[in-house]
Amino acid sequence: MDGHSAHASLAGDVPLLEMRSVSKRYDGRGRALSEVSLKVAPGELVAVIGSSGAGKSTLLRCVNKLIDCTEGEILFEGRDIARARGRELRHARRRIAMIFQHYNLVYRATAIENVLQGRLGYKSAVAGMLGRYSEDEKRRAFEALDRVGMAPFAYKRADQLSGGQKQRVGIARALLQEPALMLADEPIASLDPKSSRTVMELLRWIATELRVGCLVNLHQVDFALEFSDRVVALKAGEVVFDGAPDRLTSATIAEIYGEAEPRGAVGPTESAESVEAAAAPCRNAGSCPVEAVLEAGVA
Ligand SMILES: Nc1ncnc2c1ncn2[C@@H]1O[C@H](COP(=O)(O)OP(=O)(O)OP(=O)(O)O)[C@@H](O)[C@H]1O
Repeated sequence: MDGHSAHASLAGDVPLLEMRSVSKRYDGRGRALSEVSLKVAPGELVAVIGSSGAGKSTLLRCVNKLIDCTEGEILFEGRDIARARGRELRHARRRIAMIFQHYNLVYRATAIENVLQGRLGYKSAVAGMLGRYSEDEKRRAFEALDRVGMAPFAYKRADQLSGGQKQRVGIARALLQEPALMLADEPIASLDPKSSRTVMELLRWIATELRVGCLVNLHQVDFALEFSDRVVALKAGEVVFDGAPDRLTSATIAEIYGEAEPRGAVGPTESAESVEAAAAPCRNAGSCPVEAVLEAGVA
């Protein structure tokens, strides 16, 4: 099924995620997000576009609770998680998976060890740190790798994989979390066109076949048009477009990006050094599965 027909069939579904007038103000600054409202249904792939600084990452970080929004409600499966803490927060974190531009893998670990980390939110902190996984979890990790075409690389160290392969490991790890919602922050910005297409096809499959809602930040407008059910455009923190991809005219795109040119299918592919440098702080961030478990304590 192509994305556009999927959109039509989703019209009556209860939203999996609903943001109501969400604003975010970083300390002493103007609003990075300004009264953003949007919905994501189960099985729907929503692309978020907008020029650099428009607020795309801030939006995802508010949903996965890396940061707290300043105002508004974020309803996930019908419950407001904007100010959730404790058990409620742990539950939401299990059900919301994230993939990152810089993959956020543990590079000295093998592909399958990275995938198994998707189970950490379901374990006690001790079991997680000791790497205790059941045979069933290992089988499922291998199946997830197989699904993304990475089974032959299961026992290869993550730092020996290409960017596209690393991202597929990141997707397999997210799948092992059994998410209801998948967030992807610029998942193809560092990849070549072929790998970008593979990753977008996997996200499309996850939405359509697994009925997972996907909220995907993209710089590449043409991929957003091709793969999404709906496009949400941000400009200076505000939603300036929310609709089907075929309603996005070139005049609207010009307005969204102002002077800035949107990227085509191919974003600049970064050097290995710059990718590694950018990934380093990310590996220590609260979004990492290990950190999430340490914070969550015994599940
Ligand atoms: N930690 C922070 N502290 C203060 N301001 C921030 C912080 N993170 C982001 N901002 C500001 O919030 C605004 C939105 O940034 P954000 O990173 O969400 O945009 P973006 O659309 O994801 O950009 P890009 O495409 O370049 O990643 C920008 O003005 C940015 O400078």
